[in-house]
Amino acid sequence: MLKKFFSYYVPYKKLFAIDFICAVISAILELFFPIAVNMVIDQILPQGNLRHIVMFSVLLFALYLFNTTMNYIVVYIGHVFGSHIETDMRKELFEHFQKQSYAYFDKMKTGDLMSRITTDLFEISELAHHGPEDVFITIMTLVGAFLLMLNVHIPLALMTVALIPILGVVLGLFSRYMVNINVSIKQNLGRFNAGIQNSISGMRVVKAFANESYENNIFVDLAEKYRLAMVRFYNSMATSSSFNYIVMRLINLFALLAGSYYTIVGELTIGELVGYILLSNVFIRPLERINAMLEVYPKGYAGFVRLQEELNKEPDIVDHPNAVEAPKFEGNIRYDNVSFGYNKEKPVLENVTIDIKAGQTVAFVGPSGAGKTTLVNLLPRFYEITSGQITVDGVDIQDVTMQSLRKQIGIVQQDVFLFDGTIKENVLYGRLDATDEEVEAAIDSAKLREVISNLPDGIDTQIGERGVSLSGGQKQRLSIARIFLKNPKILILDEATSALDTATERFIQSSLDELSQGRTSLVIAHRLATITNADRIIVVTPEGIMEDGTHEELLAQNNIYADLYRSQFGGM
Ligand SMILES: Nc1ncnc2c1ncn2[C@@H]1O[C@H](COP(=O)(O)OP(=O)(O)OP(=O)(O)O)[C@@H](O)[C@H]1O
Repeated sequence: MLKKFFSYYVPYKKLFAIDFICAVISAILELFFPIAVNMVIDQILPQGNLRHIVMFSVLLFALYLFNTTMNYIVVYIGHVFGSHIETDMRKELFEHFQKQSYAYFDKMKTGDLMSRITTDLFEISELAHHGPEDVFITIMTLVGAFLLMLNVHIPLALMTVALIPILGVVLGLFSRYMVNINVSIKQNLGRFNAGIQNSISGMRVVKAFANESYENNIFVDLAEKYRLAMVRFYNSMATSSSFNYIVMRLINLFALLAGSYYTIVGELTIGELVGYILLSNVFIRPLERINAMLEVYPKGYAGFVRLQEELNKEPDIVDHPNAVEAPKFEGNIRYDNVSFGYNKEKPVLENVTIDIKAGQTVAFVGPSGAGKTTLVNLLPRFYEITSGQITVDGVDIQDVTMQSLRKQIGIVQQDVFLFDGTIKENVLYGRLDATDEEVEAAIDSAKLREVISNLPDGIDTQIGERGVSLSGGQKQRLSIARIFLKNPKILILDEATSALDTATERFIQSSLDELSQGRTSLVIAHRLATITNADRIIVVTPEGIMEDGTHEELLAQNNIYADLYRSQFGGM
């Protein structure tokens, strides 16, 4: 863990070295001040020469100024260094998220992921830039001050430090306890963020059901759990800080008492006594630092443990080692004895075999929950099949890179996700390097022109989060424009028009028909009117594929499809 932690330092070793060296210089200068006071009282003051004292003070002032500069560098460069490490970890974590499969996002909660990539990382960076510096300076100051104290009076110094081991043991125990509390705070924060995200993104549903107070209760409960975890943390912090305080004051008091005794018996001068008391102050300052570390260290460490746990999760779907760039597809698709289940105990698809010729439009119909969406989601490898094989033009989809496979598949779903941005940016998402002319052509093909001409900023109109300012039909047209631009050889239309009214559906359907030209299309539909012209209709049921044929053939079979058709259109 430690090795991994320090590997993040390597690219910024120069910044770290500057920060570290300045912090060390600053700590050494702190050690010098008690000695200076000792010198003034014992050597310069008895001379009675004010000029010497003024000159000495000027020298001290110059040192203070120098130390101020050191402090500035430590605070500024230290944080710059920390921000680099934080950003590197953030990039790594985001890349890690991007590599994950659908199954990962099925399990994870957005709010939790957000808190991992924001708060956790900030706290790790605090640890990264304070940690080594604090540990080193604490040890150096403790040892330095102790040596100087020994130089003043050996028995006194030994007695003073005797109190330290007790403090060390107690702080060590506290530190472990606080790491555990912090892991629990982070879990609570993750749940808290996930709850807020859930509630805010579903605010329209909340309002529609007038369930504000219900949501409020959930929020208050989560917020309270988070607060209680923090209270436990602050309680232990306050205990350790108070304990620290009393030990520090004891050391001070002890230095004053025992030091006064040795002064009275003539073993110390007044200057040495004052210098010693100041030194004991320098000596206990690192203990204050340890106390501050007790806040930063457990938070950062707990965050780092969580980060590593996350980064160590291997994505469950990856490119095979020998995967190659997929050739340009013609669009012949074959599912060969394919089985799949979201969990091992409950298979959704078993031994499914389907052969689809390039250019065909194949519709999947059947009862809800039968596995139609699951079936088509296996083609772009959103989920990995448990057995069997899926090929496109005879090439196993597992032998090509996911990027090159997915670039040749276009998906239009019922639930359109649009990004906060302009219409143009959302269309461009289909192919980021497309020219303006290509974007315009895609807009025309998707019959989006009329929508745009009525918008204040045309193609540059902001559409809001998830395209909130567009109607359902307009959103769907935009999503179709995206696919026209992408121009894939294979199309998946998953209930693309189900959410629309009949007039809009007919309008969008004509775009989809145009989109399907020259491509292999897998269409999932509940409204059978939209698929009667399909080259083939496949009936998927929980028991598997039960029928496969044209509309007329399946009607003639007078079985499941015919029943479905009759239930939608009445008797025949
Ligand atoms: N991400 C998921 N994780 C776990 N189970 C899932 C997931 N998605 C679907 N399922 C389950 O898999 C089965 C098939 O679901 P699927 O969405 O493929 O059915 P469908 O035929 O497309 O249904 P519909 O017509 O209602 O969209 C269902 O039992 C469903 O509960």
